[in-house]
Amino acid sequence: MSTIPRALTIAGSDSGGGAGIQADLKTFQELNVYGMSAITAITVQNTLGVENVYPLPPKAAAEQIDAVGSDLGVDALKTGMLFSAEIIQAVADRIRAFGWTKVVVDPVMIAKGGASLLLPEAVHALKKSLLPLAYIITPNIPEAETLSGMHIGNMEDRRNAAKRICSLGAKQVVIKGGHDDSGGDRVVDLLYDGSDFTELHGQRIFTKHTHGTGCTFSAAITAELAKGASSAQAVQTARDFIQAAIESHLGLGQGHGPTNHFAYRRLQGGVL
Ligand SMILES: Nc1ncnc2c1ncn2[C@@H]1O[C@H](COP(=O)(O)OP(=O)(O)O)[C@@H](O)[C@H]1O
Ligand SMILES: Cc1ncc(COP(=O)(O)OP(=O)(O)O)c(N)n1
Repeated sequence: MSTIPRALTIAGSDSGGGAGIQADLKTFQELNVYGMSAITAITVQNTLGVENVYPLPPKAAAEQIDAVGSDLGVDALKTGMLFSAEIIQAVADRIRAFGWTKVVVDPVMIAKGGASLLLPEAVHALKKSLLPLAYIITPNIPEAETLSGMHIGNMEDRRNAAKRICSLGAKQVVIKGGHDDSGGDRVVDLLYDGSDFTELHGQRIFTKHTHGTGCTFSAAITAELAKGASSAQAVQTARDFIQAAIESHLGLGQGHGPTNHFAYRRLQGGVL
């Protein structure tokens, strides 16, 4: 009987392989976790942007979740691009039905190129149906502003927004700092566990190759939770993983290229 930790990603497909389920599965693999997927939408995407979005029927997402949940088992899961209120509702229903608790919600809204990956009218469903199921939610700053309903201009605002997001039902929140360029050569992610704040500091890398950083970060948290790590340990490993991945990006594509999912293993002395 295998004891390998199992993680599920419920997210959209990125044909370019840098974000979405492709980034999630690569991250799970690199962190020695068995990866499974339930696809919510297919995007036509490369490093230059998202050309088209084809959402799947909510029933298709629910059936994929049922297929893996009833057979292979899930130790932790993450959600990414969910696109519509109907898909969010179907996903939330299945998470509740299985009683899964290690749930990481990456509230994907808008891709870096500006394409909408969540319909504006679906924000309400995200807040009402999915947020209360989140063990950890990982918004970037614009997403945290939408969820909290407040402007975030500094770290004090970020702390207040984190408290508001937890008051909506999420147990813990990481407000990521990639979009806050006020810190010079530092990048700071803020974890709020419902009572205490922890700042995770890193070196800001000045590069355009940051496509899929949020997906990769939340997938790494999910992989570590599947292995039994605490949320603080999981978030720190995810920060180390994404830092290494951005630092040694692959230089692919003509636009915002993907990060290097192999880099963390190399850092740990693994064989490539
Ligand atoms: N230029 C950068 N240098 C180092 N780390 C970064 C950089 N940009 C983003 N990150 C890290 O990548 C992760 C995702 O951050 P962010 O860009 O805020 O989210 P998203 O990709 O969802 O917009 C965070 O851990 C953040 O600290
Ligand atoms: C299919 C799909 N899902 C999510 C995203 C957004 O990914 P993110 O990690 O926020 O990175 P950017 O796209 O903002 O670079 C996506 N693009 N596609």
